[in-house]
Amino acid sequence: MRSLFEGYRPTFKPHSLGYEAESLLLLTPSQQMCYYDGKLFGGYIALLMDRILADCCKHKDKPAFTAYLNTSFNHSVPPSGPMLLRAWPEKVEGRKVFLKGSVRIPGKEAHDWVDAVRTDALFIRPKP
Ligand SMILES: CCCCCCCCCCCC(=O)SCCNC(=O)CCNC(=O)[C@H](O)C(C)(C)COP(=O)(O)OP(=O)(O)OC[C@H]1O[C@@H](n2cnc3c(N)ncnc32)[C@H](O)[C@@H]1OP(=O)(O)O
Repeated sequence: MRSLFEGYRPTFKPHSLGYEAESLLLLTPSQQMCYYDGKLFGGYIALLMDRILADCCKHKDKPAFTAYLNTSFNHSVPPSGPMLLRAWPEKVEGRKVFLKGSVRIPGKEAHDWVDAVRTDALFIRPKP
């Protein structure tokens, strides 16, 4: 399990609804899982998103469980390039935390980043 998250070191910033999280990641060769050459396996991307969204909920708070994780793959993620994972809360209703997340990859222009993957998620905190 540890190797799946090698290099994953999220940082947290206060947000009006909790905390937002981000982690810049450069995958090791063993993490560069592809079914099609040059395109990082989407299931692995969803795993990374689930992790950063869960960490975003749990930071200085109770844990929360994934109720749904809706992931849109807009562009392929190159396995050997940098990727920026991001997660932030959108709405909190009682135990329900609605979050958004994205995976950004370098764009065509220098210093330009594009959203390759976007996630809408619901996490639910346990009953008191
Ligand atoms: C190699 C290792 C790597 C490890 C990789 C590391 C990744 C870290 C990821 C960690 C996170 C997880 O994996 S967690 C594990 C995966 N997820 C799970 O196992 C969750 C399975 N589901 C459940 O246990 C349950 O359904 C819960 C806890 C999510 C909710 O149950 P509950 O607490 O009884 O709440 P319940 O009363 O049903 O619902 C509360 C409110 O939420 C709404 N609600 C509930 N579910 C949904 C839903 N899917 N979509 C919309 N709304 C929902 C209800 O309508 C209700 O709204 P209202 O009427 O109040 O308005």
